[in-house]
Amino acid sequence: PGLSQEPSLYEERHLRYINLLGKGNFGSVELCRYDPLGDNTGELVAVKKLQPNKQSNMAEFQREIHTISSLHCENIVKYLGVCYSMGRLNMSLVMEYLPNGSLVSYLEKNRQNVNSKRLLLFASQICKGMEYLQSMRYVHRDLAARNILVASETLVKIADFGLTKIIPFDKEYYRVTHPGESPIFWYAPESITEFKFSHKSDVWSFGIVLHELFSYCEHKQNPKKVSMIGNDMQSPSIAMHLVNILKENWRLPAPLHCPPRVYAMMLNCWAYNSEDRPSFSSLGEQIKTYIQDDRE
Ligand SMILES: CCc1cc(O)ccc1-c1ccc2c(C(=O)Nc3ccc(C)nc3)n[nH]c2c1
Repeated sequence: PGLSQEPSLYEERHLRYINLLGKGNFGSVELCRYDPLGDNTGELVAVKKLQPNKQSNMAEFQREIHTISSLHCENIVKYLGVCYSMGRLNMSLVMEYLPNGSLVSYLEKNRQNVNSKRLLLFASQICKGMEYLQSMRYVHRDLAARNILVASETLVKIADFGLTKIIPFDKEYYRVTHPGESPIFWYAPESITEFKFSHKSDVWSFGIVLHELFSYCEHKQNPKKVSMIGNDMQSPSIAMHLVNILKENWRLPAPLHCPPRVYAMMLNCWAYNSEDRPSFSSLGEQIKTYIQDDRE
């Protein structure tokens, strides 16, 4: 497919399946090689197939495609094009393939040689990507380490815009009609109680991602992962319990060896009232100074 701005069209017959990369909430992501010459020299791509039977998702899927085809930022996974199959009944989204997988698996595997300076570099890149999304009036709504992909040992990108919503021009937030699919521990209080999502609720989630980064996404270090098992954790009573302890100022404890000023930044992101939370631009500035004078 050419470099035209038009959505690039991938022909299904040249899209060779290699293996499954992961199962998301709107379909599965597969590793494929787009190999029109048939000589295995084609590019590796990540392909998300829409579940064929869920026609209702087709509209959602079209919106996801419209959303990500308009994003151009080095800290956001690149949109490559679409592939139609079965006439135009089925649709697949084609994205750049990042060979190192998600931040969760990367940190678990490379814990030894990732120091706090590198964690701060990753945090600043996620911040830059979120700042860009905000400038486009997009709210990600599912910012979590599982949705950050590792391009190289010095570059991470924000991925999975299945839940991304555009904020209406006359409002500061987006209200969804149904409780989200994603685990409540990444949600800001107002997202749990009023289904309200805004740039400031993305900032709350960014605080959780900081916690994941500095605990190297270790399960035992943070309750939120452990208690995700079994979806009884999504029951309303648990959600209200979480909101109540957040109201009483309970927060996740600092990860082991986490620099105090980084934990202070997390706590700022977890201000109960959304307007008391910092902006992504001020967080980005703060992290940049920490990287400069990081002794490590
Ligand atoms: C196409 C779905 C999608 C939709 C969207 O809106 C934004 C990003 C993506 C996406 C999701 C996953 C990936 C991946 C990967 O999962 N890579 C890997 C590499 C190695 C290992 C072990 N695991 C995994 N690469 N590019 C990806 C793009």
